Amino acid sequence: MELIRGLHNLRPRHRGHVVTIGNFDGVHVGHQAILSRLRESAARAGLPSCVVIFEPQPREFFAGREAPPRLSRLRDKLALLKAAGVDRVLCLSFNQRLRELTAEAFVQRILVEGLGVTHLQVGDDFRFGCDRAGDFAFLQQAGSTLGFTVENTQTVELLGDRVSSTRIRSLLESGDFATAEALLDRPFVIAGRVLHGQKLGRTLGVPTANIQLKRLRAPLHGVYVVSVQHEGQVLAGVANIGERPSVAGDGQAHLEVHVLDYAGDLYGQYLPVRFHAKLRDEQKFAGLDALKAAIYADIDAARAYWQQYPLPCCV
Ligand SMILES: Cc1cc2nc3c(=O)[nH]c(=O)nc-3n(C[C@H](O)[C@H](O)[C@H](O)COP(=O)(O)O)c2cc1C
Ligand SMILES: Nc1ncnc2c1ncn2[C@@H]1O[C@H](COP(=O)(O)OP(=O)(O)O)[C@@H](O)[C@H]1O
Repeated sequence: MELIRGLHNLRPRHRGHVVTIGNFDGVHVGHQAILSRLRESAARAGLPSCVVIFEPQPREFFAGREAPPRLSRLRDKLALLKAAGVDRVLCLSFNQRLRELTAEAFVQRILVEGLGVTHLQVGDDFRFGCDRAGDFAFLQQAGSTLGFTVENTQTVELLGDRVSSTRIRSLLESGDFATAEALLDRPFVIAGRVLHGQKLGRTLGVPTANIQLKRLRAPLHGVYVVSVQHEGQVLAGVANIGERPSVAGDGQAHLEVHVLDYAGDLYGQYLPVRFHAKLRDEQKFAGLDALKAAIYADIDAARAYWQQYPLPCCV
């Protein structure tokens, strides 16, 4: 899969595409339905498929830190699009210039002149262009004048409701990982490198691997039963994701995992963490003794969980 960053990196060889546009946050089963139609249309046309995404996502541009947290970082999203058989991704920076582009100019400059679109696959509620003025009817009209076809992908419903990134976010928030997994068609995993922390964990008797979140604002907060994958093995664990109000922190959210019955060195490892159940919200404890007692109780609760359920075969 080829990643093209910005319109200015489009070359004449990039003309002629079957295209879809969107945020594709999480690449859930609804997105996968669009991508599968895209793949079919591309094969029929004998042209490469192209997904146009925005970075930051438009809601992040408008609302900044008030925007909902992402289900997938850019690198995860790209890996998932690649796995879905997408040939090219055009990643446009969503800035003031792009936001002011009218729907007509968007179609003309990006889709027609930039990508040489022959077919456009869109989701059922897709709207774009300045003030979201471009809808399906507009696109069909534009397509008939400018020479491309437009197809609407039907809403994908699962367990009685429409699949959406918002619904998955709220399932994760409420700790319903089984339903979130069904909507994502994969487990919800946060992966990152293990960094050095404040070295407090081991003095509490609970060493924790601190996973680097970088700019990711996780859609989770609290204490969870987790599993991690390390050197080809799946290990049971318990994790906290939050600002650690009981110890002087840096105000940033951290993901910290205590791996049960493990005593090795994890520094520098890239650790995928899969979430299984929520145990409680993060709390501010009066002192380290109270924090320690709560963490020991969490470890007991995680052990009880893993006695009831088998460890997954992979994370
Ligand atoms: C299972 C678990 C639960 C935790 N719960 C809380 C909590 O409720 N409140 C809090 O301030 N910190 C909580 N923490 C974070 C600890 O404060 C943190 O792991 C400890 O300070 C060690 O930090 P270090 O790895 O940087 O040394 C929890 C950690 C774990 C592993
Ligand atoms: N059971 C375990 N779970 C998680 N990390 C462990 C475990 N046993 C040893 N470690 C190692 O100890 C480190 C964490 O120790 P800790 O005192 O919490 O220091 P830090 O503040 O640097 O995270 C981990 O990064 C890992 O290399």
